[in-house]
Amino acid sequence: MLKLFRYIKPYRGAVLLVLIFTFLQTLSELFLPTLMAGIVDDGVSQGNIPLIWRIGGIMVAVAAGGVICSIVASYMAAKSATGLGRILRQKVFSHVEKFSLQEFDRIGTASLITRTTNDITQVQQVTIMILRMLVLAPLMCIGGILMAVTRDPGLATVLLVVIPVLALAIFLIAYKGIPLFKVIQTKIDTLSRVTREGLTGMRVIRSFNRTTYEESRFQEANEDLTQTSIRVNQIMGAMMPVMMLVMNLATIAIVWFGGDRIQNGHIQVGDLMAFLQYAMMIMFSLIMLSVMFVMIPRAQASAVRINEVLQMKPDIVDPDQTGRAVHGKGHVVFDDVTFYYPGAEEPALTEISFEAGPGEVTAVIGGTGSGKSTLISLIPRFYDVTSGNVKIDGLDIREMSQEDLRSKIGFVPQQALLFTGSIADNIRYGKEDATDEEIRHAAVVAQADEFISGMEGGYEAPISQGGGNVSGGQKQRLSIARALVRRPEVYVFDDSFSALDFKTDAKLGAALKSETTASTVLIVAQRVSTVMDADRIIVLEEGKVAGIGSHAELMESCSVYQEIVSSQLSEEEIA
Ligand SMILES: Nc1ncnc2c1ncn2[C@@H]1O[C@H](COP(=O)(O)OP(=O)(O)OP(=O)(O)O)[C@@H](O)[C@H]1O
Repeated sequence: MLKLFRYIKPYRGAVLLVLIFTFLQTLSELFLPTLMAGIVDDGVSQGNIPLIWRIGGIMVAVAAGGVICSIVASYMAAKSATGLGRILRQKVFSHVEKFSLQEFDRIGTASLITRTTNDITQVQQVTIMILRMLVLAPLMCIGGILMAVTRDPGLATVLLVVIPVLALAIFLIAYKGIPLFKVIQTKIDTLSRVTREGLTGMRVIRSFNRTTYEESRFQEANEDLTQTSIRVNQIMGAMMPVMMLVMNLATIAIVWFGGDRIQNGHIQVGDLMAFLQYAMMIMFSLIMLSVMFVMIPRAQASAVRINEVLQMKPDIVDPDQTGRAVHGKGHVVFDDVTFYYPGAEEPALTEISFEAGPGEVTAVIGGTGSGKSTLISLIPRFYDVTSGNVKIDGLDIREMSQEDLRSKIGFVPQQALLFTGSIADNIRYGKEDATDEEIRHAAVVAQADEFISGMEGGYEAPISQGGGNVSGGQKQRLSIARALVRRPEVYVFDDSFSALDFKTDAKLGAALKSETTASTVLIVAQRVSTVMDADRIIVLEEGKVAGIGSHAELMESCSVYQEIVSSQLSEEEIA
């Protein structure tokens, strides 16, 4: 957790004020019982009314001072801790944004969400407590012991028994409870993963009548978390009654022995009252310390999870020195590229070499799982090649900054993703400063203008979460428009026409042609009709190139391509 505390730096001043004001508050609290002893012994028992008024006045002033110090310290502690929470959330989020897809796979999205929210809240709450109790508890404990001993060293022997008993009780409870806190955090991860899948997969769940199954899965995760939380709370719940029992027994012992000592003339009534209060302070400070000892490991479990994310080095980083493109504008070259997914024994791509130049359309076709998506995901550096290299304009893409590289590319993913906002916002995502005219033009080319104009509000029509209020084909077209508005040097379409009917597919193909004359276009497709006119078709089979050439060339020379063509033609004929 200490590692996380370095992020509190901007709140140094506030932290210092917390320490100073807590120190003053503790002094005032330690002073009050002594003043009260003075009132009882010198004022009440002697009948000295003016003295009672004078000391009473001082007590009010000291107590008021203590209250003010406490308020200021609490405010400053809350301010610093919530500030720390804000900084941590920001740091974790922006660090995670730099992750490659590999790191996302490694930790899991649900866990990343819990770590950014719940875990940071744990650290934030404990920080408030630490700031407040760090000075208060030890000072009150040591100060209380000193003051009690000065009141009556003889009576202080009671404390020699009470303090170890209290410490032992705290230790036993913490020993049982602390390991369970770690378990709770992982169970929250599971619950948020199940919740996420249950909510995002609602359509599939309903269509397969799996609502009851999902409910029971959720109930199981929920119950599991609840049971562990109950167990922790049972253990922690035992803490207070045990402490109170020890404290009450200690009070009885102090009054018992104190009464004797008053009768023997060792101390006065006021001394006993003050002693009792100091004993209470000592025991309360021990309770505070015990709460801290319980809460810190809990936050520590969260801090470890946060640090794990912050210290994770993204696999894909920018080079120290970026190189300069040698020639061309969007000339893509794959040079003997082999790629293994992390941990995979077989390569997803083997020795792939081809070139795709500006003004050309290069299509990639192949059966499912043949490596088409993997191939094009290497271009924006979603993953780095295992061997060989990918070059754009003569420069290895690992020598470019990721921002430069991606600014050259208009990527349309296999699964179209829209954000909440208007239709125009979603298209503008491709180019922040796009004018309304540019947005409309992109939509026209993407064959989206017609349905957008038919929607209430047109380009300002809202898109609901995940694009739930538009069809799959409409989503694809909006996602294509988003890439088009960018006017990139390289277009990458990952099976982005699959949800379009043949007529729209053909119209879009023709419109795209005139739009992309100066760009390099890479298209992954399942349909032969989409790729037939491409300048170059790459046929993939099990991650290897089975053939490269035009439709006519491949029909002559590539048996895999011939199979794909004949299977589709017969399918269409059957249909
Ligand atoms: N994130 C990943 N981690 C590990 N292996 C993966 C990952 N993504 C894909 N693969 C594997 O790599 C191979 C190629 O997958 P890829 O998605 O590139 O195929 P594809 O040709 O695009 O298939 P489709 O047409 O069904 O989309 C498959 O065997 C797949 O199991």
